[in-house]
Amino acid sequence: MTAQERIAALRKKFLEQLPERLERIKVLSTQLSTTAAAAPVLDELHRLVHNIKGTGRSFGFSDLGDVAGQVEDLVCSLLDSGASAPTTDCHQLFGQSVQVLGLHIAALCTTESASEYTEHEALLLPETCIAPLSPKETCLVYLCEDDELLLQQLSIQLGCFGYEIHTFLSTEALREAVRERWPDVVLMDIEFPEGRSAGTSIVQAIRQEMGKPLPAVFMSSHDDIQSRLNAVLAGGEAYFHKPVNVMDLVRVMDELSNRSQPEPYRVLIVDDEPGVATYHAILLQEAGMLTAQLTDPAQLRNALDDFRPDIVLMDIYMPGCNGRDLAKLIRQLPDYVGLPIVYLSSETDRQKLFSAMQVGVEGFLCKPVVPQELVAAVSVRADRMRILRSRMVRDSLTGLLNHTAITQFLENVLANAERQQAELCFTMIDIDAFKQVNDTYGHPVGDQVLLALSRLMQQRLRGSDIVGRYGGEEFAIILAGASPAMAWDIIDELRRNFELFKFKTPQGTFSCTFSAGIASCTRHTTLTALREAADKTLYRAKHNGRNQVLIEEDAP
Ligand SMILES: Nc1nc2c(ncn2[C@@H]2O[C@H](COP(=O)(O)OP(=O)(O)OP(=O)(O)O)[C@@H](O)[C@H]2O)c(=O)[nH]1
Repeated sequence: MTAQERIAALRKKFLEQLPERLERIKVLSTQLSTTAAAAPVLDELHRLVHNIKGTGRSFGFSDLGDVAGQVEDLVCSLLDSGASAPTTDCHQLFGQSVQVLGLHIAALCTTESASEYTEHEALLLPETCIAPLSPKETCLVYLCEDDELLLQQLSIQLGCFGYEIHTFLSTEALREAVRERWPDVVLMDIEFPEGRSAGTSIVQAIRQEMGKPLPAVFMSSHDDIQSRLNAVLAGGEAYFHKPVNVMDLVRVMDELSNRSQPEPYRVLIVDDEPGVATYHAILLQEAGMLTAQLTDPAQLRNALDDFRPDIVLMDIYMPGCNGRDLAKLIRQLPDYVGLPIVYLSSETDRQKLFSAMQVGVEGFLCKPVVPQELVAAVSVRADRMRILRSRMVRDSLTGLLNHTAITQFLENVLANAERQQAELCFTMIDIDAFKQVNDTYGHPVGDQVLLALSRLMQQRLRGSDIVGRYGGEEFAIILAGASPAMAWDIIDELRRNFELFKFKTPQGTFSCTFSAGIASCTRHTTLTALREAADKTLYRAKHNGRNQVLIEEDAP
């Protein structure tokens, strides 16, 4: 089924359910005149008409939304006045408005049942929002920097990440090269001998000369607002204050050159109206995102833990609790204090919105939301969440999981493996004689070796394998579902690849090796025991002469 057909089916279902909802509204409005405790009746009425308003508008029935909105206003005024039982006048007025709603629904069900979904294209995303771009194989980077040492160092480090790097010591040389061949990204220093802002000026000049924007990333030793503003005015996509963190550069350059294929954003939609939740889910899925829907707030904690969303879209009015309470609950869970929450509701009362936002909610989208706006609002927040999360769990030099994160992962996968009686191997890797590399070639060259091994591991290991930087020159790999023999094959191939790497430095060319120890969960069921076993096996591999991979049971 296409997205258009799925949305048409949801729309049809909503129409079919309207008479039933109307009946319930009528029953409740009769109860209003007889009951002494009007509050629970009014609460349910409010939810019913509020949902018809919001869902109706979301599915393109704006008149129905308006009529339901008028009934909602009446319910709200009764709720706000705290009336235990409405007066006869109030009740009459309310009855009339329900009647108008009934007439509207009857007319809509007759006229709309014959109409086709093609009339409702506004409910869909435009084509341009849908097609995900395919990642590029190579990426041509022009690196322009007048500090020759830094130029060389960055060039080697970025080279480890598979970029085709061309280096330029002057802005004029860069200009010439751009005329010859257009790059995917320009990585640009700002201050050159000809001026404090020569870098931004040249990018602007190239843009004007060539008539198209040059994807530029600036780096500078200046961190003042004027320098940053100049970079923005020159069309800079990012600005890094020196010393530059290579992993941050790589992340931005991968995005700019469309080389990275990021994991789809994960969006949790909490809404008691399954139809409208599914409609929003379809729009987000069409834009390449993963969605989970939750209609029962009681399942919220499980949904957060299992689905691990990057953002939560939340309705405000739900049975049993409201969005404000749920948002507050999320904020009180230490793991989710930073999780973006956005209300998606048809509430327009500013006072109520303000109160709902006060619990630490990032934003508000009004139903009916324009499809592109929904996608844009979700993407921008989910992206920021990803960056923040990545800073917390990733090592800043290599971009691999840090010690805390890999330990956490190991704990989870170990528990999973035990539950499912599955195999799992934990491997510790340590670069051989690394101190000597640092002592001979300097710390920056040592960093390049760490980067190269990290990159190799990311490229060669399976998506299901988890890699982390355990400490200085120590790495950890979790191979879920692998027997010790399978793990050995994988790690030993990595070892053979790594020793082929040639590191070129002004002091000469050298290569490096590593040693590894593998331990299996079939012998050790606790985190500590597994780690210790891998560590001891690694120590034996070192003791045995280095540049080798040992499985625990092989160890002499
Ligand atoms: N360049 C660089 N060096 C680091 C980093 N973290 C730790 N190191 C260095 O890694 C070296 C580790 O040395 P040792 O533990 O003595 O071991 P080794 O020289 O690798 O010898 P074996 O492990 O016995 O083969 C030390 O010199 C640390 O300074 C880092 O982030 N960058």
